[in-house]
Amino acid sequence: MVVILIGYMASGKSTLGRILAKKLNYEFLDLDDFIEKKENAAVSDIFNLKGEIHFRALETQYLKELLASKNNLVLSLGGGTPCYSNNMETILNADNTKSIYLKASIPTLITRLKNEKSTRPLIAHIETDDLLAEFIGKHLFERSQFYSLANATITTDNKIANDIVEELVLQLF
Ligand SMILES: Nc1ncnc2c1ncn2[C@@H]1O[C@H](COP(=O)(O)OP(=O)(O)O)[C@@H](O)[C@H]1O
Ligand SMILES: O=C(O)C1=C[C@@H](OP(=O)(O)O)[C@@H](O)[C@H](O)C1
Ligand SMILES: [Mg+2]
Repeated sequence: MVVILIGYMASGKSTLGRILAKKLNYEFLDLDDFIEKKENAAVSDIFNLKGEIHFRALETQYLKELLASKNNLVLSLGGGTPCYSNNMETILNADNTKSIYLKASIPTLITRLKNEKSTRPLIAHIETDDLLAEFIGKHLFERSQFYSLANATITTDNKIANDIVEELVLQLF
């Protein structure tokens, strides 16, 4: 099986995916890290030097490669991956794949992203907390239509990582 974790920036995809993979004894890959290795460049640099459209093309290309070649894998996507190039359709139609939406509330996302703006090029330039909150609210609303297509949804607010991973395992088997 390939387990795919989707959700907004800072919903916990990368952190929880790693723990889940250990628990299942599956391989773990983070799509952003995979792109960085393959392209020998940081995601921020790809955005800033080659543009978001180029990054989205890479995301789609590597997502398809991984879905076609891997098994017993936990794959954490980037927050935007399901929202471009029919990627959600690709994920839903892939054999032996289970997609899970890690749903976090806007206040939780704001709190986390205030401290982690610099590594995320879409929000790195937003100067005030009020503008960041406004951006996250609107952006999450636009993206929710894609995230909510996942095979299952787990709410993550006020839960510690290990408890969320326990819930993930219950959803899978
Ligand atoms: N359940 C949780 N409780 C508290 N903090 C969390 C939880 N899950 C993730 N985090 C923290 O939130 C931040 C974003 O997590 P990350 O895994 O990078 O999210 P994503 O890959 O979805 O962008 C990190 O600092 C991480 O430690
Ligand atoms: O939401 C997005 O469009 C993005 C999310 C990031 O991943 P995380 O969701 O792991 O932060 C990364 O792929 C890139 O900065 C774009
Ligand atoms: Mg991540």
